[in-house]
Amino acid sequence: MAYTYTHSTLRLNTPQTPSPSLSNPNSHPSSTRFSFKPLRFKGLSIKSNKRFISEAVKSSMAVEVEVFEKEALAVSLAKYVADLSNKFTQQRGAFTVCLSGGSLINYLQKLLEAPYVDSIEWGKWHVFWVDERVVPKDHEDSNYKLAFDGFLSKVPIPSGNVYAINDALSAEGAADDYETCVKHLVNSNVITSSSISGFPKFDLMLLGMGPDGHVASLFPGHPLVQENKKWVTSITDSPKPPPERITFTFPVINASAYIALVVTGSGKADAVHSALRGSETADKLPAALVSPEGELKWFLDKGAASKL
Ligand SMILES: O=C(O)[C@H](O)[C@@H](O)[C@H](O)[C@H](O)COP(=O)(O)O
Repeated sequence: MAYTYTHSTLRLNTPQTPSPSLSNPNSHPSSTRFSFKPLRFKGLSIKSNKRFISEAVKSSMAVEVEVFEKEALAVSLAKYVADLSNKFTQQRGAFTVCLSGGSLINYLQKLLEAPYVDSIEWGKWHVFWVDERVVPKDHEDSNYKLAFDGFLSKVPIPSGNVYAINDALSAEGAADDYETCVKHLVNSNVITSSSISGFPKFDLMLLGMGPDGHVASLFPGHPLVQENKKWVTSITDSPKPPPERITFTFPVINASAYIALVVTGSGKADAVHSALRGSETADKLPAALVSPEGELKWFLDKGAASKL
């Protein structure tokens, strides 16, 4: 397989071309890592470049962008998820993970293989959905069905730790019900709380992004993007079908300890560019509003990164 990318860790306050002179021999051989500080971000962490550690210390949010060759994205994502699973299961005996719909589930397939399938403490996972379509759980549009068929049915996560929506309810009812479920789990310390905002703090959110820059079911220009009180809300006019969905709100998304944004394909290159390099003053895409208390990492393929 031929690839032309070199390993680079760059500080990119203004658009630059990755420089081979900053090559980092410790990087993954099939990826290019950009750790940078677009102006709108509060800070950055560049783990592999000590010159910028002082900024990382001052920073409250770390952003990393890594561009992968095809197969390497899934390999790296599996290691990233497995490492966080180890960290949280050891620290507090539980790992709270939020899944998205769309192509994300396909990129988790390496977790079903050695060494991860046998080494991960699946019994300590608690699985949620960042957003869900309000359809029966056996419907082709269901994010639960997508995740169950492609991932959850293949690992020994206790069924009681998989928190699907109540598909017998309306969108509004399902959102309220899901919020109540999350509240119980916060009260029983399965989910932690943000000491900063008081919103539930999930260990890991795995997000996709649409070509329009939406994340979860938070779409550009939709009033739900501004929701700042509810934990879970409903939408009945989603521009992406099906129209009825529930979704975590931005305060919940941004309370997370870790967020991975997994985005592939050249059809998303404009939105990736806008989210990572867009102007401070223009209306931001939902993807540009992902700004967790903890660390954010973008996993991109070369198509999605082609306009950076
Ligand atoms: O239920 C949904 O529709 C998703 O949760 C949605 O937010 C998805 O993650 C993005 O649209 C990206 O989807 P793709 O990766 O398939 O483009």
